[in-house]
Amino acid sequence: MQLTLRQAAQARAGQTQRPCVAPLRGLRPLARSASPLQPSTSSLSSSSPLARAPSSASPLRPGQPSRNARIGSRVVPQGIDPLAVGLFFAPGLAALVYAYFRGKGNMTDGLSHLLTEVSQGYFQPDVGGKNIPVSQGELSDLAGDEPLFKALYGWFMQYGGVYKLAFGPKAFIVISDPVVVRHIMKDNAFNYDKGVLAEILEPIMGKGLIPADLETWKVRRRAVVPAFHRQYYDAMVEMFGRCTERSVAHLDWEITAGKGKATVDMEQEFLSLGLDIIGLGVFNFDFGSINKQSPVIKAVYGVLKEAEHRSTFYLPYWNLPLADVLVPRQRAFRADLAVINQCLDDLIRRAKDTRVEEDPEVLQNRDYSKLKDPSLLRFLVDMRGEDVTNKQLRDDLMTMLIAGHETTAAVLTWTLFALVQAPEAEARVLEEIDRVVGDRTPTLDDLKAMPYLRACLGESLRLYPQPPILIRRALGEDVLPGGLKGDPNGYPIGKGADLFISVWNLHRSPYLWKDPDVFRPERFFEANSNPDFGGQWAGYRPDAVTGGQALYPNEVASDFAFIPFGGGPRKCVGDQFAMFEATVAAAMLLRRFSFKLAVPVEKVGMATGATIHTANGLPMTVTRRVPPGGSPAPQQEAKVPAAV
Ligand code: HEM
Repeated sequence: MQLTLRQAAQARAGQTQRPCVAPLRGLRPLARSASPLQPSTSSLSSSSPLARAPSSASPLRPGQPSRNARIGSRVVPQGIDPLAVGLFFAPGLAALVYAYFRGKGNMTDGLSHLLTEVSQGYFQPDVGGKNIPVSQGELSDLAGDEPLFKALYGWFMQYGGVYKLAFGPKAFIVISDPVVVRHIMKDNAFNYDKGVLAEILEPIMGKGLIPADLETWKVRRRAVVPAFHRQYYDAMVEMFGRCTERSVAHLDWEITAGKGKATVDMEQEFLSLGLDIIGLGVFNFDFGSINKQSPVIKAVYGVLKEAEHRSTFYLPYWNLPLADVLVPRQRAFRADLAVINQCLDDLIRRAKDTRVEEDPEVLQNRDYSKLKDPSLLRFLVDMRGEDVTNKQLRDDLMTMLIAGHETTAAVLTWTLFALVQAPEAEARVLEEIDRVVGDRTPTLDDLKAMPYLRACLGESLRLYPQPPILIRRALGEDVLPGGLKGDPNGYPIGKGADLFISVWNLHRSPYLWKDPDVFRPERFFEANSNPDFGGQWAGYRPDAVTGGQALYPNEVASDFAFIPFGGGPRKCVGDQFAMFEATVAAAMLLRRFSFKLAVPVEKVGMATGATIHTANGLPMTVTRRVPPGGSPAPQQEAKVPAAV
């Protein structure tokens, strides 16, 4: 957690390339939760400050002084104190002494407190937020079974919708209030960039849309958005159906081999399906991962794993000289990246060799049913006036490959997980699928006719947002609104302030949702509001979904209480792609197969990286389904088709 002196000096000098210290520490892989569907604050580890908080501590009392609130208002001394320098050379001893005097007897937390209290202000630029309630994290909380996003929920209940979380010398402002989120994502969106996330992702995604600087982002966003148009979606929905047929054939094959039933890790199945779909949709490359392994697939998983590792590691050791030569996992990462880059470069070269330059409107009106290559890459290369470099195209493709793969697979994983535990919802959704689609491959019109299935997918994203935390860094001064029961004058923050937007907290907030931990898709058909916001939050309005342009519940209908795809100018460009994909796959698989959890619910667990995935896979017992009054859906050929 500690900064080196050089990093500290840089930070004090206000350099933007500040060190990436433990920002995503809580997005740890392999942290497990015992109650995946309905986690509650009571599941916080006993070492958590919340667990020790007096039971009378009521939610949303932002004025309530925290045991560390005084840090925020302390006069900050300038310059590097020799004492602090000395402590860097004897942190263990100092931590022990400190822990002893605080009666904590825990060296890690002692070190954390020590660094917080000694170095806060020495090594941090002044990022304001002095009147924000402060909660101090314990390193031991993060090392325990609890992922950080769940711990953030506990502190939200204690400190309110805007609070500061101090870990060691670093502080993050945690936002769980829709009024404040709307301000950051929409009203003053360009005052924020992706901060530490961009630093982590830049070596992988280069100047792709997620980590890109503002200038590059503006140009690329303008180019990429028109590529997602009506004809493209029609072609994609067909392709989703063809790819899902492979999964159907694969499950059929497993069931036949298992003489009528099979145990299948459905999370892995969805990951393979998601990879095949994103490869075809973005650059017309068939990974064929449901049926085979290949060096490119191996490399993609390797790079995804490294992205996750980097987002959860304290120190950016990979930036050290020779780290990519000396550290085996960094060597492997370089090799994986080279394999993917080679594959993408070949695809880009081929697309450029066959370029037919056209205006975007002409490209959008091509007959997609006759196109051999309907991919985004084709569109981006053919667009008139877009003489984009190969490197930029590669960054765009890599970004969409990573952003669109695990996320969509996770939606399917958690939807299935939730549905098999909610018999009424499952029966209702099956009735809808049988009635609307039957054994056909769904079309875009079918998706429009299945509101309950769409609500189930939305509900899964509410309970398991991907990712559970969004990251921002202030590019200039701002005043955050106080939000529900916060400071009516707002919270002034300075350049460099790091923010966590807790999507998990928003989506499970008892101030925004009834029975927030319960899987209840019907909620998206009911209006909802909270007068305590004094009119600042417009509530959830179902007519803005069904009567408006949107098919799925979103940030507009919920006034930023439901933000599975973000909102404002940085909103996900692939939201419709992902939701159509998930709807097609869910309809086809639920229609043909019956699923039952093959392990006790608590064995599934939760692990987080960039997304929330299961800790141990999603083993399901799969059998062929007999629809009411019908015979089993026609069995697919056991031989899996090689190409779509
Ligand atoms: C269920 C699946 C998905 C989820 C939950 C999801 C979620 C998100 C979220 C929350 C953001 C905003 C991040 C922020 O504000 O910091 C985002 C951005 C983005 N997503 Fe997605 N996404 C999904 C699928 C996809 C797909 C399929 C693609 C591409 C085909 C994609 C491409 C992108 C890109 C390029 C951005 C950056 C947009 C920008 O900054 O301009 N995503 N996504």
